[in-house]
Amino acid sequence: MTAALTFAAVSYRFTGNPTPALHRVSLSIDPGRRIAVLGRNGAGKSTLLLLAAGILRPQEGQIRLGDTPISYSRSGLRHLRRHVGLVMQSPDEQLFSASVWQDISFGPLNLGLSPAEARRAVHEAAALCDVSDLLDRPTHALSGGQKARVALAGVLAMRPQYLLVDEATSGLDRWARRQIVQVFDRLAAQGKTVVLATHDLALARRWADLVIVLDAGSVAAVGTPARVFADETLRHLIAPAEDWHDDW
Ligand SMILES: Nc1ncnc2c1ncn2[C@@H]1O[C@H](COP(=O)(O)OP(=O)(O)OP(=O)(O)O)[C@@H](O)[C@H]1O
Repeated sequence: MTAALTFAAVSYRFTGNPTPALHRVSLSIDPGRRIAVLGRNGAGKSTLLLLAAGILRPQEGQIRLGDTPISYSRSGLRHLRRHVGLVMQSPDEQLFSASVWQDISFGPLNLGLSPAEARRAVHEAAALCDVSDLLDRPTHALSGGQKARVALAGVLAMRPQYLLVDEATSGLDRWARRQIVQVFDRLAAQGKTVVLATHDLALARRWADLVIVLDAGSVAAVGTPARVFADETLRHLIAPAEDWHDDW
């Protein structure tokens, strides 16, 4: 059984910004869940994911994997990376190698896997993300949906138990969005924890089993999509009324 990822009264403020991006956030991300993190622009969704992945470090409070606080030493972060993978908002920020193969293999090789193990991990992740036929392609020649799935494969090749994804479906057409959601379904079926920070309300409603609502850096609610979406006050915190259409 994998350990929960727990935030205990975590605060973070960006340099030069007087308002904290997150303020005393406490929550537990339990293994095997499908979680959507919702909230308006600037609510703190990306900051939450960056902290969970160890890219930002709390200025107050603590983040734990199981009972163990995250260690920000080089080896501590390497350990965290084996458990928690983050896919950033724009695949272009994540893809930096010349070919898809190089890009997906970077993570596992960097973690110290042998070339043979890394090769296995690349094939496994590529199959999971439906990009096996793209492995020889240059990354710059991919479509938006392909880039998104290659970026996902690059993180999954490190075989994290937790997959955190920032705005997985933004800018994708309906077909590309379906394909990426299928990958999340496969991961969930494998018992992995998937955490999506998203403005895609239809995705949250149909796909998530738990919704975390952030409002101005604080947790406004944690609950099932049915409960959260039935609450007028929470709906208002998540998005303006005109965004509540279902374009699944
Ligand atoms: N690099 C930065 N420097 C200063 N302030 C920042 C920085 N990044 C984020 N912030 C601020 O931190 C707060 C939380 O931002 P964050 O990006 O986490 O929100 P978000 O919910 O992900 O928003 P969005 O939906 O627009 O992506 C906002 O007030 C934002 O302006």
